[in-house]
Amino acid sequence: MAKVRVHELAKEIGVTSRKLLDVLKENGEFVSSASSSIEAPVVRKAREYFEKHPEEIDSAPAKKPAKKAKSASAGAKKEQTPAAKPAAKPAAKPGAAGAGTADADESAAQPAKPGQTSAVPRPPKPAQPKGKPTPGAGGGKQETGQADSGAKPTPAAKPGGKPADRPRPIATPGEAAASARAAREAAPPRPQRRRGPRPGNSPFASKQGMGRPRPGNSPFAPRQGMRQDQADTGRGGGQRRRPRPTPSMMPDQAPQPESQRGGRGGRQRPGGGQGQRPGGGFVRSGGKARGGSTAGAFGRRTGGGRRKSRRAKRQEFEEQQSPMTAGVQVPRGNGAEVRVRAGSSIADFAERINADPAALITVLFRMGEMATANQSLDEDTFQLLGAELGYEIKIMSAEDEDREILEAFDIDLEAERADEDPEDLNERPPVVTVMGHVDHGKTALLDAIRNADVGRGEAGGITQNIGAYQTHVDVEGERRAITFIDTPGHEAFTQMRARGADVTDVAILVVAANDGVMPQTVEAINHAQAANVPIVVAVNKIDLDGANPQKVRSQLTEYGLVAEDYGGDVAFVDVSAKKRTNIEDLLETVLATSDILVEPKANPDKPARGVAIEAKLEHGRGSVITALIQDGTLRVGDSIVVGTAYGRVRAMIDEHGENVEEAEPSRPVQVLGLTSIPGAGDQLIVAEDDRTARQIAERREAAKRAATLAKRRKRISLEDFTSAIEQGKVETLNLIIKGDSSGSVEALESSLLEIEVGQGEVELNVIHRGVGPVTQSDVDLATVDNAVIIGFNVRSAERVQELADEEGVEMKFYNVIFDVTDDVEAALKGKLKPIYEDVEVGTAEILQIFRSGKFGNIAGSIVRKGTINRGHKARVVRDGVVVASDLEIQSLRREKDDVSVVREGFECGITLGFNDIREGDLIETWETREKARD
Ligand SMILES: Nc1nc2c(ncn2[C@@H]2O[C@H](COP(=O)(O)OP(=O)(O)OP(=O)(O)O)[C@@H](O)[C@H]2O)c(=O)[nH]1
Repeated sequence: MAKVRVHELAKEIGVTSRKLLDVLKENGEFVSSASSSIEAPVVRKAREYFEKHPEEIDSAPAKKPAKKAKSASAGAKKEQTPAAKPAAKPAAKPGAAGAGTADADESAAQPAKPGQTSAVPRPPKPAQPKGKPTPGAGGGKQETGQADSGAKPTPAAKPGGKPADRPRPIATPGEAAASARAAREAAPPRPQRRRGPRPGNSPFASKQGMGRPRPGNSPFAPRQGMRQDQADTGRGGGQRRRPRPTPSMMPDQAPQPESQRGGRGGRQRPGGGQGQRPGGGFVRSGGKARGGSTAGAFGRRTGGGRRKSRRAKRQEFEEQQSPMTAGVQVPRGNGAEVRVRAGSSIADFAERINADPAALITVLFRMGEMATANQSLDEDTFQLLGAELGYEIKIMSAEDEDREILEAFDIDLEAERADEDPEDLNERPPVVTVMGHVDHGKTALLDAIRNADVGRGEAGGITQNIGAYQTHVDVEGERRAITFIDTPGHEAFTQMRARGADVTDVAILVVAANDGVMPQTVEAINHAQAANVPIVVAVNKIDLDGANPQKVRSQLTEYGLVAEDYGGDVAFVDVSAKKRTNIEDLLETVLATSDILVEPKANPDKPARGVAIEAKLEHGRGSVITALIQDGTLRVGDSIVVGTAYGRVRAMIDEHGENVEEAEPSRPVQVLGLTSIPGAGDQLIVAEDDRTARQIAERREAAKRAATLAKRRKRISLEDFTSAIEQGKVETLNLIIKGDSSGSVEALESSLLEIEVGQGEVELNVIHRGVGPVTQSDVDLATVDNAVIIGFNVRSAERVQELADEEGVEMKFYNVIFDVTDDVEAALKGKLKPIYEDVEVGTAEILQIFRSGKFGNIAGSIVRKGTINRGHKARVVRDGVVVASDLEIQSLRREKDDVSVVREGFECGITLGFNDIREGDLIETWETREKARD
């Protein structure tokens, strides 16, 4: 049967899509929207459900909850005590051990389930006395710390749950949510009839027929097959066996799922509930009905008996539509867009959606991905997680994120630009960058242009190299300015662009007329064209004999730069930077090009926006940046934020070394007053006040820190483990094992754990094991936890290999177990902390003492045994007694020459930094060497 979509089925049944979705969700099906397609068994069950409950058809359930919640709430309080009762029995039933398995939906409806209290995690056995429901079991979470999300009734719950068989209006998620809140403190026992899900598409349902534990990727379940089995068989036991990794990776309140999606099973550890919902069929939640309490179901506090506003209830209702059925409560997105920065972690995402990171870890875990809260997730994993929770996740670039930060302060630079009234725009000088091949005269040209301005008698001349300057040229009687960026070359140009600073309006391409087009000429053309910046070609060095400007023109046609005299539209000017020939022509041409192709304009009447083109710390002046104003006017006293730096403009200085009060568009100025040093290329923004500037800077700083953290990688390889150990960087070899079958993974892990590594100095720790190829999340984990990945009879996808290479994660692939154990053993043994021993190297006898004001007493000696080496440790022995130890051969001389070693039988001069030496003393030297291990 072909898959149908929710809305199609809803139409067919005669209910709203919303209603159908609610019913599906309540019954443990994971459908995110009306357009989701559902499997045939689910369709059948849905039909059956509505056949059995015709009264639900065409009802408008979503509107009920608030009201009912109230009554449920009230009821819940009253009926608090008995709450646990009915559930108690079920929990104790064989097979019902999973009562604690969380099912947010269900538990919402039936909060006070017994199993919550202390379901016993050994399925085949009846519940332990510990698991006995007690009054107030709804608060089971208090006892177990795991039942927050509530237990769901199991089939075993039936005996105690007869009342639930009675038909009762189904609880919508809203009702469930309301009930959950209502009954949080109370736990009226209203066992519901629950039928377990069929082995359909619920990855979290306990009984999916695939529950056999296997070495899945649950590091938390004590019984994942391998480990427990090993223990059972006595293999690899012993002190070296490390505990399974990181309970911290687990949400502390969420019970362990009994089975993983795809059948990865894991038995519960004591204290955690387990729920099983054998059989198929739909269940109704109905938790709100008749005092049915959902206490603790969502693990949220209700704030006591306080009444809530409709809005608050609505919010909770929305938040508590959990997509999970296994005890974690995650707000559903319902298609909402969430933007996360590339490299964000689960914790970041959780913050965005106001969820508990631990719950998200659980969700991911059940999807077969393992991650820690602070581990950065790749885009694919985010997308998967988003799809699961109903969010549309957009991975943001750093620029997007910055935009968002500014938006939070009502600054939207793009909108500002777009909304600019053309009337307010004034012409501004073009900003020009000089590019070209090395030695073609870029610097000389910039100097010539700068001096051309000086020649005009500009007050003071350009005395300061501030990274950019403005020069002026008379065009048709009008004195016009051009701004030059003083750092020539396309590298700087592109670096600025990479930082989001597109400041250049026109590029001057310098080509030496005697050299012609060279590789960097071509690069410069490409960079300028990539930035869509018009080019003016300055054919330089025309004063030279071998100059051939025409050849340059013809060469450049090949690169799309066709000179006007060749019928093209690119302006060429022949110049000599050295002789200052045609500089003015060049400037006029630049202006003309800018006027025609760029028409640079800006609105000077607004707070300044610009770019820091240079930034440095200057003694006595503090943070000094050269800002190029792009829009608006910067004034002394303005509160500014530049990248992660902020402050108030204390002073502005132009290229003539003069203080200026204002800087209009295209004006480069040195700006003093920032509290720290931003990066070159960082954007300058005038903020409303100091506080806003500081807050923006702080937000950026935090974002930057997060991004850096996400990128910070640790690496280790089997080969470099020795040095890592020596340097004290690591004491544990962390391994991630991926294999082709649970059996092989189990066997491999057990063999590895049997390796004898010595007196517990170096530890072997398998932090993750699983079946299947090495995935990106394995690499991420290895990156974060500094692990080596062992692939046994499996490979990795290409992208994963790339990522591993990028991150420096070592992946090793094997087909033979012994090869793995050999390598790991070698690594471990090599890795053992080295043993050092002192080895005698030589002895010298002092024959004569020379006194030197500069060096102290020099021992004129003869080497009696071995060698005397400069730098070796030494002691002085007099009459068989050590009179000084911990000395060092500070200097060693033969005749007048400094030497590093003197052999037996030779005389030498030794200084030890110890003056109390006497003739006849022995100088014994030794060295500390690493002792090889057997
Ligand atoms: N004859 C002559 N020599 C020039 C001219 N312009 C520059 N030079 C010389 O060419 C050499 C290189 O000039 P620079 O200005 O340093 O060249 P550049 O492109 O800035 O070089 P890099 O900074 O190394 O990329 C210097 O020795 C200049 O004196 C010119 O118009 N005529």
